[in-house]
Amino acid sequence: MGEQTLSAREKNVVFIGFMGVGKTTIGELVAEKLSRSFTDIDEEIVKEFNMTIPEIFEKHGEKAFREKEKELTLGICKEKRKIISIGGGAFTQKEIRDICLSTTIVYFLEMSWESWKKRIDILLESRPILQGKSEDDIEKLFYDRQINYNQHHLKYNADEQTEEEIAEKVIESLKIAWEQDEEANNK
Ligand SMILES: Nc1ncnc2c1ncn2[C@@H]1O[C@H](COP(=O)(O)OP(=O)(O)O)[C@@H](O)[C@H]1O
Ligand SMILES: O=C(O)C1=C[C@@H](OP(=O)(O)O)[C@@H](O)[C@H](O)C1
Ligand SMILES: [Mg+2]
Repeated sequence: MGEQTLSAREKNVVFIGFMGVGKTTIGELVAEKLSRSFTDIDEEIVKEFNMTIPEIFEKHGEKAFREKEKELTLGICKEKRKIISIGGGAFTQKEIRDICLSTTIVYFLEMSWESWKKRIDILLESRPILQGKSEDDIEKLFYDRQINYNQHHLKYNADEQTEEEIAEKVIESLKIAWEQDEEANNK
């Protein structure tokens, strides 16, 4: 028997985007509103190592973090109907991009650099990737990473809105995509 083809509604939804745009917050809120189960891959990595992300980077190195990120993301892509948030660096890994783009709905939470940079201060302590970098370095990383995020199925610009507003808009667009898929398949 061949691979089962899932309807858009049955597929997992995976949130991607730069560090701090709100993937974890919005993913959790969207899952709650849709009564779906939520997984944040970073939280799973933290549980597996039993240490914080800065500690993992310091004690085991970024490579070990990326390996675990890949293993857990590839594993969860076998499930369905889940809401998943992955870390902002996950889409730099080709295997993660490929599996997410081919089996899930990849949802890009976009943000302008101008809006994003207001968040630097609250992110620095918990995001080792930002540590020791100048604002110019971070701006370069921000724009370099957009190339990977441009591979997605749906996107929403999260500039200057409350978490609640963003989650509602995201759900609206997901429902439209699910309905379009159902109409196309009932033809
Ligand atoms: N719409 C929003 N408005 C204000 N602060 C937000 C919003 N969304 C997220 N945040 C805050 O920004 C920080 C990063 O959010 P988080 O969900 O961890 O992002 P990510 O998972 O993309 O790194 C958190 O402190 C969170 O509370
Ligand atoms: O962009 C990155 O390389 C990272 C993003 C973080 O996740 P968030 O995007 O949820 O902050 C976390 O995975 C780790 O600190 C590395
Ligand atoms: Mg997160």
